[in-house]
Amino acid sequence: MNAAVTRARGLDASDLARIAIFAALIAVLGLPGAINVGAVPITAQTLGVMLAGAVLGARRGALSVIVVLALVAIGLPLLSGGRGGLGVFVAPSAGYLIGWVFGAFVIGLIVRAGANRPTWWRVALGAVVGGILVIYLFGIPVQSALTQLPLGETIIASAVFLPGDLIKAALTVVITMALWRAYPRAFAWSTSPTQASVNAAR
Ligand SMILES: O=C(O)CCCC[C@@H]1SC[C@@H]2NC(=O)N[C@@H]21
Repeated sequence: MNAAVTRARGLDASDLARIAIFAALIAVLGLPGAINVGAVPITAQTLGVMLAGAVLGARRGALSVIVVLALVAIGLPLLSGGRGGLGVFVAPSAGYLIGWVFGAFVIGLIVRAGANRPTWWRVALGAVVGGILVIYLFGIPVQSALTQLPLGETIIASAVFLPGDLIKAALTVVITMALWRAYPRAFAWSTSPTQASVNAAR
């Protein structure tokens, strides 16, 4: 795709590179495998989803998740445990996968709202609302429908994800703020940060 076409769609070559890097990060976080606790696994990949939204912003963050899901759909084994193919989209964890897209989007919205640089509390709020609540909002009803476990029981069962997801949200804050200090240009959505604004985040 040439520069003129990507610019016309609002994405330049550096955006595409960022999206590809975060898609790769999400995929790499699947390599350690999953902890199987029932129909839906505990996976580190949600850390990548949270980071994509916080660093790339809503649209680009969601796009990086869509890239991963598209590659999974055509059969690449990029989900934890080396899973891929269309079957994962009709499995009990399918709703969570769709939730990743909206979760990354919401994190980006919250981190960016009214700000041109990340602050730790916005990243924390974004990670909890987008990276946990929004993803659960999509995931739990689909899990309930496909496992035929009543919604209330599925909600209770999904509490097993919370400790790990809260740790991932905390890691998202630490990594995002460290990246902002070390390499603010990574943040696709921030206006060219001055050293003063970087220092203010220290
Ligand atoms: O690999 C898949 O098929 C999707 C896994 C979805 C896992 C969900 S995302 C939210 C919650 N946190 C986890 O660690 N696991 C579940």
